[in-house]
Amino acid sequence: MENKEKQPLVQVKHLCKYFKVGRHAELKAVDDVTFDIYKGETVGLVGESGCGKSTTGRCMIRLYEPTKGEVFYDGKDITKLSKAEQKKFCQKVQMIFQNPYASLNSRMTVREIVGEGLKQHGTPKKEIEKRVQELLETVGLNKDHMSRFPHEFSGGQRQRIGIARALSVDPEFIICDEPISALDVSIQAQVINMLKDLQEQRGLTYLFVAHDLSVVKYISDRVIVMYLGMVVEEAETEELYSNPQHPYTKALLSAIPEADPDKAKANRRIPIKGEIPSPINPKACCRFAERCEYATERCFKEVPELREVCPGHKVACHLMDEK
Ligand SMILES: Nc1ncnc2c1ncn2[C@@H]1O[C@H](COP(=O)(O)OP(=O)(O)OP(=O)(O)O)[C@@H](O)[C@H]1O
Repeated sequence: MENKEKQPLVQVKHLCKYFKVGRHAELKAVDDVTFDIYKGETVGLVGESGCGKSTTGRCMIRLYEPTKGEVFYDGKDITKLSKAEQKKFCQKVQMIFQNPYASLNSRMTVREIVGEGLKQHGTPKKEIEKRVQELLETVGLNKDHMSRFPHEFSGGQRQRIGIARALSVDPEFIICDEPISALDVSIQAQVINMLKDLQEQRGLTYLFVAHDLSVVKYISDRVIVMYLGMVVEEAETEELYSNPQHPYTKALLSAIPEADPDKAKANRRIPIKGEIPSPINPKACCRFAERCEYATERCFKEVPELREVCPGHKVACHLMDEK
């Protein structure tokens, strides 16, 4: 069945998260972001550092309250859940964090870290012990190391502990917030492949937040590109990488290192001029305009709407009107 005929598992609608800075200024970390995620898929959320990826993820799990807009999970507004529904939501939706050093409590043993969620959900002690052992085996860790503390593990192993903790409550949807960017390159592929396998075995749905476009290409079914708090492009992975439309996406993709020297020669790297501007009190225009080599007068006056240019492929760029 095509995605369009199904009900999305997650719906993010006109989501805004503004942080007050000083007396009169607002930092628009996320500004009118809308997208859907369907059951069983992996959606990649990409963009340069500071474009609002993590803030979007945090709003989706209620670590941040949105300034405006809504997030629906399984058709329900996550800010309007009953106590029982809230408990279920906390179980069904989990997050894996970027920094496996900061995200694990250094005073807790692996047994306590991985078993915490199970304890909160009323699982008997004996059962917790067995489940923690199974979970450690699932993520490729030695079950005899349950009494050890996080500092006794390497970065990759700690991220595996974080993944075991997320899996412990049998989630449906996991927000993976840059899960491999703090790890050695040699370990990154192992963790990514493990996430892929777990998805297949457990029918998981992922939002995969990252700035590494090669990794996102490898793991995602669809990709959403953000720039300075807004979505500039969204498409199925193959379509996005082979037929990017937004000048920002084109520039980002042109910067991916190419292993094949012939292809590398043929691919022109598109430079992005200037620095990423401040998200504080941004002007009501295309946020990319001042760095875009194709910008016209209109781009400096009007916010482009995110519109479908062909089935499943959305772009927020005034240049699309001229095509
Ligand atoms: N709690 C906060 N208070 C004030 N500003 C914040 C807060 N959290 C994030 N920001 C700002 O919001 C913007 C978006 O940050 P966010 O972490 O969501 O971006 P990101 O794309 O995930 O970047 P990174 O890849 O570096 O984590 C940045 O300008 C950041 O400084």
